[in-house]
Amino acid sequence: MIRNAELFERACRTIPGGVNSPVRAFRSVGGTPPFIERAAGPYTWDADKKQYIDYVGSWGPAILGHAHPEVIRAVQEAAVNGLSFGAPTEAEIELAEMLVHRLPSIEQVRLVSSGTEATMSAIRLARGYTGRAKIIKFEGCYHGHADSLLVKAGSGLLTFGNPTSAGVPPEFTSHTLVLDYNDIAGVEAAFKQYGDEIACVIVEPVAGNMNLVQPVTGFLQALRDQCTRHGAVLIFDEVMTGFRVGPQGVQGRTGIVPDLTTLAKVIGGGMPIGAFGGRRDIMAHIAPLGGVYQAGTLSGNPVAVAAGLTTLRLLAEPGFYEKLEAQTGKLVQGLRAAAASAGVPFSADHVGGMFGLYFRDTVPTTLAEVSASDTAAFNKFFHAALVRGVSFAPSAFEAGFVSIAHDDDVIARTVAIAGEAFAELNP
Ligand SMILES: NCC(=O)CCC(=O)O
Repeated sequence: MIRNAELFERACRTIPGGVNSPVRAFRSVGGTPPFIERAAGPYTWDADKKQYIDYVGSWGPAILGHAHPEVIRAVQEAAVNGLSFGAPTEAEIELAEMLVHRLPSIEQVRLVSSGTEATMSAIRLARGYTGRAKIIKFEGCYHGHADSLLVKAGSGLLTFGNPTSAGVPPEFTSHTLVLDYNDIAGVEAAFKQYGDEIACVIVEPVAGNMNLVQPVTGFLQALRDQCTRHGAVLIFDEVMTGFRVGPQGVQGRTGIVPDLTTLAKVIGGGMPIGAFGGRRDIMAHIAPLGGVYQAGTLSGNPVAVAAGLTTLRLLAEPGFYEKLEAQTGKLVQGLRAAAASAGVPFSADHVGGMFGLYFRDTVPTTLAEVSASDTAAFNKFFHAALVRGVSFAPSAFEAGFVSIAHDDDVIARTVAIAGEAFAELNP
């Protein structure tokens, strides 16, 4: 860890906290984050040449494994033709067509450069379309770092104990109603009180920013029903779950159709991209057609689009999601068994290529249950795995990600290492 430690110290001099995104800083688990030099398949290597089996996957995009040769080639080929034009391209039409073709709820789509841009644009659009101000979000869900969404949020805000960000005037969030995830009665009560003032509900249809929390039976349907009844827009934030939990995201798994969907991560194959799309009559309100303004110098960036197109093509290969789900299932099963034989209270869950690890006896369905898990045990386990060469997300409040490159051997080695890490908890 010599070179890593030097780099971290150097980074901290010029970059706040030494990182360009807070969740990378190991703030809750302690210690020095590895500085990554390169990555390939299921592995990353740090500045001290140490290899890790990686379950962060760049926080979701690396579904094919890192540096997939075909994606790298597509990026190289696109780059020689110019990095950015600020003008339309044929490739961006292809990506839009592919998204519209693959996700039946999306009739039109606009490309942006990040998940944050996608969610903040979708909310502005929902407000412009309905002429209403209030939005509903759920505690522990994270929808990027736009002002109105930084209330009781998940991800780094939850991890570091400041779920509502400073720097956001209360007036900016006075229209944000925050409800409990999976609380159907709470949703019905909010619509009963404010029904004709609610522009939209935005939800992670499988939550991945408060660890992994699945929707209980009826929750997403209740959101759909209430939005339909009261003329509000239902936004599925599938930035994390899109093309990750299945070929059509959570909407494909559940059959529940949102009005708008936000995407990012996997659709850029590791390059910066985001997208929001949905019903044509709603999308028609965006400039230059309508009065809701939304724009971006790098939107539809040709290099990012090339990476995204190639990634999405590879995901369409027969059996891809069956294999991804099977590998993730093997990991979760193996970890459960390893914890049981070490006598550590532990549970785990997965949806497609996303998983949650919980230092408690049962899989949680609420943020309160996630928060009541043994985070000290998680931190100890995390470091015991990391020193042995397995890199999980550095927080008890984040989901993990498996790629198609995590083959049986990689999973078996992970489970063996996890067994040693669990044993450290119960010496
Ligand atoms: N759950 C965390 C993310 O998905 C985003 C990563 C970041 O904030 O850097």
